[in-house]
Amino acid sequence: MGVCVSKPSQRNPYAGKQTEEEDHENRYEDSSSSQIPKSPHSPITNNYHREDDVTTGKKSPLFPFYSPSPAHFLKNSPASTPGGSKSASSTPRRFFRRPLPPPSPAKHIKAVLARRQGRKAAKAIPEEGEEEESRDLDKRFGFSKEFTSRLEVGEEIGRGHFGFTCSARFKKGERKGQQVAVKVIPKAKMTTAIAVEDVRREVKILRALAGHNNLAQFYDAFEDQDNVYIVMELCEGGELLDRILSRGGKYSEDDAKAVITQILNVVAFCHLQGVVHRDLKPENFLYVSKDENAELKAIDFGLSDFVKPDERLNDIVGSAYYVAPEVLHRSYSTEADVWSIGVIAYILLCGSRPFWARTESGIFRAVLKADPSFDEPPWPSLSSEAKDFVKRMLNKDPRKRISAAQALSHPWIRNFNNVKVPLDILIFKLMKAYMRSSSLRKASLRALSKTLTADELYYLREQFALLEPSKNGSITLENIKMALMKHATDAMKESHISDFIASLNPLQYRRMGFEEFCAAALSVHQLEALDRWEQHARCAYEIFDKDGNRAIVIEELASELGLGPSIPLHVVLVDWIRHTDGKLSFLGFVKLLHGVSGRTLSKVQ
Ligand SMILES: Nc1ncnc2c1ncn2[C@@H]1O[C@H](COP(=O)(O)OP(=O)(O)OP(=O)(O)O)[C@@H](O)[C@H]1O
Ligand SMILES: [Ca+2]
Ligand SMILES: [Ca+2]
Repeated sequence: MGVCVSKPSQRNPYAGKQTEEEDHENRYEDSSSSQIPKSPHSPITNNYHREDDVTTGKKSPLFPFYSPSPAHFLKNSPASTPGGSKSASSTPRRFFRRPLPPPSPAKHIKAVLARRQGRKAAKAIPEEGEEEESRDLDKRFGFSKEFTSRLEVGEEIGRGHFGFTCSARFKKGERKGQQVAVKVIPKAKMTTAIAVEDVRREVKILRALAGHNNLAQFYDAFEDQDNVYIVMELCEGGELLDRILSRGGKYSEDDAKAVITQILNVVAFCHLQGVVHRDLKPENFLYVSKDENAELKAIDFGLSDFVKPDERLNDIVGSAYYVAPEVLHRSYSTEADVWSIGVIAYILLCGSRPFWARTESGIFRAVLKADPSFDEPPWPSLSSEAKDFVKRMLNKDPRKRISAAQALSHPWIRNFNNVKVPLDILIFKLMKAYMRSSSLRKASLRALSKTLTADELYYLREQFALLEPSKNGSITLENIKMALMKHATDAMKESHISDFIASLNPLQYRRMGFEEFCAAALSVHQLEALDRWEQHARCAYEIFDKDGNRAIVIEELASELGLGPSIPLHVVLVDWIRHTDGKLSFLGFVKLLHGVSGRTLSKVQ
C-alpha cells in the first residue's frame, strides 16, 4: 500500500500582520491555497497537507484550539453588534487581501473533528479514562467478514480524515475481475460513539441510495478486527478540486454548467430521498475517468444524515468554506447543501471563494454577515443569469434560497444539455401548509399565483407534469404517491417520506387543477427575495381585493393566526384591516400570505 506523505504546513503568503488569534488559526489555511499546483496531473491528494495524517500518526496543531460553537465568535464580532449593518451589506475588506487566493482543500469544521474523534483529538494529552471509553465502544457492524477472501487490494489512491482509499479487484463472485475502490476506515480511529454511528450511517446511506448516475455506486461493506471496508465504484479521474486547480480556477459558463448540473442532479435526488449530504465540496466529487467529459460522481457520505421533511437538524457539520449560515445557527435541513453548491458555483465561475478568511472564526463571520462580491472581474463580464443563479443559491435565509430542483429549472441552466427537472420534495412541504390554511389564506395565495411570471411558472409546470401522468389537467393524492414510488429508494423509509405524504390526506377525495396547484406550491418566502416582490404583492392584492376580499371576521383571522382568547384581537390586528370598509389591508394581505403564526406575530408587535 502506498504511503501518503504530507507537506509541512507553510505560513500563508496572503497573510499580513496577524492578531494572536489569527496566528493560532492561520494553520487553517494550508499551503496549497496560495498557489496552484504546477502539474495538473499531480497525484490525488498527495500534494496537500491533511492535518491528521493516519500514516505518520501526526496530530494537527488545530486541535488544541477547538471551539465547540461559533457563538463566541459572534459575540465578539463587530458585525454582530447592534448597528453593525455596515458590515452586513458587503464583504468587509479586512476579510480579504486581494487578490483572493484560489481554492484549496477544505478542512472540516473543528467542532466536527473534535466531536467525532473525541476530546483526545482536541487536546494534546488524553485524559485518564478516555482509552477505556474508546475500548468499551461496540464496534461490531454486522458486515461480512470475508473481505480478504473476496477482494485483492491494490494501491492507495486517496486519503481523508476518517479513512484512506485503495484500488482493489474482486477475486470471485459475479463481479470477479472488476476493479473497485475500497474506503478503509480504521476502527482505532472510531474513538467516540458518534464516530461509530457515523460509519454505520455512511454505509446505510450508501446502501440505500442505489442507482443514481452521479453517485459512486456502492457494492458492499466488510469488516474485520481492525477496519471497516466500503467497496464502491472506482473513479479514476480524480477530484473535481484537482481539475479546478489545474485550470487556474476559472471555468467558462458552459463548462461550469456541465459541472453544476451533475452536482444538482445527484443532490436533488438525495433530497427527495430525505438525505442531506452536509459535506459538499469539490474534493467530494470525483470524475469516473481522466476523460475531459467524464461523468462526475458524488462520494463521501461520512457526514450525511437522514432528515424528515418537517425536521431541522442541529449539529454543526461540514467544511468551513462551504458551510451554510443556518448550520452555524444550528437549525437546518436540505437547503444547507444548496448553499454549498452555490459556493462551488461561485468558485467555478470566478476562481475565488466567496467567503474567505485566514481563520475558521473569520470564515464563519463572513458566511454569517458578508455578501460575496459580484462586482470584481470576471463577474461584470458574466451573464446576468449566471449571477442570479449563484445569488439565489447563496441567499442567507434558507426559506428564500432555491432548492436543488428549482436550480435545475433556473433560466441559466434549464436549456443546457437536456437538463431534466426532478421531482422536488419542497412542493409537498408547501402543499401541506396550503392544505392546512383557512379559505382566506388560500384565496390570497391564489391571487399571488396569478402574478407569477413565465420563469416562475416553468418550474411549477415541470413539477405538475411529473405528478400528472394521465395529462388530464388535474392531480390526485394517488398521483403524488405513484410519482414518489417511481423514484423511491430504501432511504425514503428512514426519512419517513410516506408518513409526511399522509398529511396531504385532505386531497384524498378531490382533484387539484394546475391553477390551484400553483397557489399551493408557490413559496411566498422565495418570491419575497426577488427584486420585483413589491410589484408582485401589489398586483396580487389588487386581484385579491376584486375577487376574494371581504369584510374580515376577526375571529376567523385570529384562528388562522393561532391567536388565543387572551390576546386583545382588535389591538393586535389593527394594521391588518382597512378602516374604510373593514376588509383586509395590503399589510394584512402580505402577512396573511406568509401565514404568520401567533407566536411570530406577538414577537413582531
Ligand atoms: N470511489 C472512489 N474512487 C476513487 N477514489 C476515491 C473513491 N472514494 C474515495 N476516493 C479517494 O479517497 C479520498 C478519501 O475518501 P473520503 O473523502 O470518502 O474519505 P474521508 O476520510 O471521509 O475524507 P474527509 O476527510 O474528506 O472526510 C477521496 O478524497 C478520494 O481521493
Ligand atoms: Ca472527503
Ligand atoms: Ca468524510
